[in-house]
Amino acid sequence: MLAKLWTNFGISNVSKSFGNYPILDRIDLEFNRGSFICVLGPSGSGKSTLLDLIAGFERPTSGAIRLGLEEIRSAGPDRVVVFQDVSNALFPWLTVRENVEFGISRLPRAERQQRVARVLEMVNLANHTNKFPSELSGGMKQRVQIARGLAMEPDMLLMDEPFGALDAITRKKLQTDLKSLWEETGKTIFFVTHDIEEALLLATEIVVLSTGPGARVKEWIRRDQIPQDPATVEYVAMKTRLERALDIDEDH
Ligand SMILES: Nc1ncnc2c1ncn2[C@@H]1O[C@H](COP(=O)(O)OP(=O)(O)OP(=O)(O)O)[C@@H](O)[C@H]1O
Repeated sequence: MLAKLWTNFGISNVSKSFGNYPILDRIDLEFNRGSFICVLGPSGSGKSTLLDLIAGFERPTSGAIRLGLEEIRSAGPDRVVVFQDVSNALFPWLTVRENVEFGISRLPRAERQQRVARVLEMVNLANHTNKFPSELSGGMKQRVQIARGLAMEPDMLLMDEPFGALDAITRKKLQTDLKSLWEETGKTIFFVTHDIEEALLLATEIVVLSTGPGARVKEWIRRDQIPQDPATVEYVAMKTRLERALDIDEDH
């Protein structure tokens, strides 16, 4: 199958309600292929709902999400989702290798094995292929989930607070590794997080949703506005701006 050729990922005037209850209100964003998009927002603002719309698990009430000219109407292997809760995402009775192979079982054996070896190498799990999930740390389990997604060779990785349940040191390591992986593969990544520093470390685009119901885009920080060095005034100023956008400064 030919990889779909698209260069732009557009969320055009998208609103979503559940019944009469508005969740998202006219979200309008456009990104280049290969962007690392981090979405911040208060709890309940609709970050996961937006991710579900991109995944094709839900349909917008109005507006459209497009990859190039093609509208997303359902889930597809070109977009894989990585969840925070790994315990439900992995099969406990399958080894690391078998878990990763699961999504590509229809491929010929040789190609399957090649892909599995490649992605396990990418996530630094090449030495743990025969272990079961119960023998792995939380961080390693999350690496398996990422490898399983990558094995499907998607255009886009949709990650819903993937490191939210990990301890601080493991989280840092996985952030750095994900950044390298993104640089290496050029995948488009849509990443939901609560963590401003995580967004500043990873993102080429940062979107902040406002408090719902009917959340809108409160901030959209573009690639060239995101400071890279935490030791600079610009970085601290951007952090403060994002904290204000999330209103978390008012709690302290
Ligand atoms: N299938 C559904 N049916 C009805 N309401 C829903 C459904 N899915 C989500 N909601 C509601 O939509 C709102 C937004 O939820 P969502 O999980 O998208 O927010 P979030 O920003 O990801 O929150 P958090 O940061 O707490 O994970 C919530 O009020 C939630 O209860």
